[in-house]
Amino acid sequence: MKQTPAVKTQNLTKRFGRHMAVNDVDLEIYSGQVYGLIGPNGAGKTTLIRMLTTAEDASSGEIYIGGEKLRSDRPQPHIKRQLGYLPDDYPLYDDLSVWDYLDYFARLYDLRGRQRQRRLQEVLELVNLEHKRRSRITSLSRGMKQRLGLARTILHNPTLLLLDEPVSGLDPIARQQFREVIKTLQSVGMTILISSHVLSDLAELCTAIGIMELGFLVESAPLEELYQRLSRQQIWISTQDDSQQVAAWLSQSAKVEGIEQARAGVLKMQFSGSQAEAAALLRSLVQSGFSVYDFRCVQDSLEDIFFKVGHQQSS
Ligand SMILES: Nc1ncnc2c1ncn2[C@@H]1O[C@H](COP(=O)(O)OP(=O)(O)OP(=O)(O)O)[C@@H](O)[C@H]1O
Repeated sequence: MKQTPAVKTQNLTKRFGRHMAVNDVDLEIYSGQVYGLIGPNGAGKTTLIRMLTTAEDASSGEIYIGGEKLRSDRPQPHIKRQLGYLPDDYPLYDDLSVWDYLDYFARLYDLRGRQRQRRLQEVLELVNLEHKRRSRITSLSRGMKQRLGLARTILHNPTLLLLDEPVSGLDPIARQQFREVIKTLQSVGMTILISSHVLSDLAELCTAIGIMELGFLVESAPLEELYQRLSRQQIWISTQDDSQQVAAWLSQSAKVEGIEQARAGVLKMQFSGSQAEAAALLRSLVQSGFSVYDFRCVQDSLEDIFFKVGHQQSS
């Protein structure tokens, strides 16, 4: 039996005047997935996320959270309790301490007494900010502030997290720390939608990817499937011989689909064969007397796939 998606949209559309920000989007995200949403500036990612959180009304189409239809004519607090939303510009209160900030929101969620203390402790540990509980927010690094925003987002124990560009402006170390927290949240059973322009982060984190362009969801698939379908294999060969001669020899192979000189003595070729065929090619290259000192197979990255699929600019 097919699993009910944690999030499903049907023909979801948002118009701002005559501008179609989100256009006829059918999206499915399954429980436990980390779904990465990518697309150029203005592609419609924030608008889509805002509609899923009910912060923005749809112009037409439907949204289902855990199989239940979102309605604009009634409050549905039980659905909202399942959602945790971290917008890209969420303000923190600089003068408060980390603990007091979270305590303030925990009170708004009506967490009381020991239960509130316990939950604050738990989320601080989850986002790795336990050691900063007494620090004023103004003294935190940008990465810590983002993790604090995330702590506030998960205070009420949501099952579905919607994170809009949470790592923008963070340095590589802060991004890595953020990724670790996301992995922990996934391991405790959360379903996570995360939009980002940092595709290497998403490639490491996500189990599925959606690509938006000009309001359309032009691709949506598990990451593995996307790689299988759209990622080509390249082989980089470094040789001490005349690279033109090596290129001429290689291009006789039916599996070599294109070859170019990347730099002096280094060739880059598109290869459609299997690993065994790549090994056989290397063997006969060496047996033919060519001097090869590096032979490296690499797959197209998520960024390569993105450029292949999303080829028009929104902005
Ligand atoms: N409130 C609004 N009023 C009018 N137009 C809007 C509004 N919000 C968004 N738009 C337009 O809708 C389109 C999609 O914007 P959106 O912010 O959803 O894109 P995005 O993919 O999140 O971009 P970015 O990566 O830059 O955050 C853009 O053309 C934007 O200008």
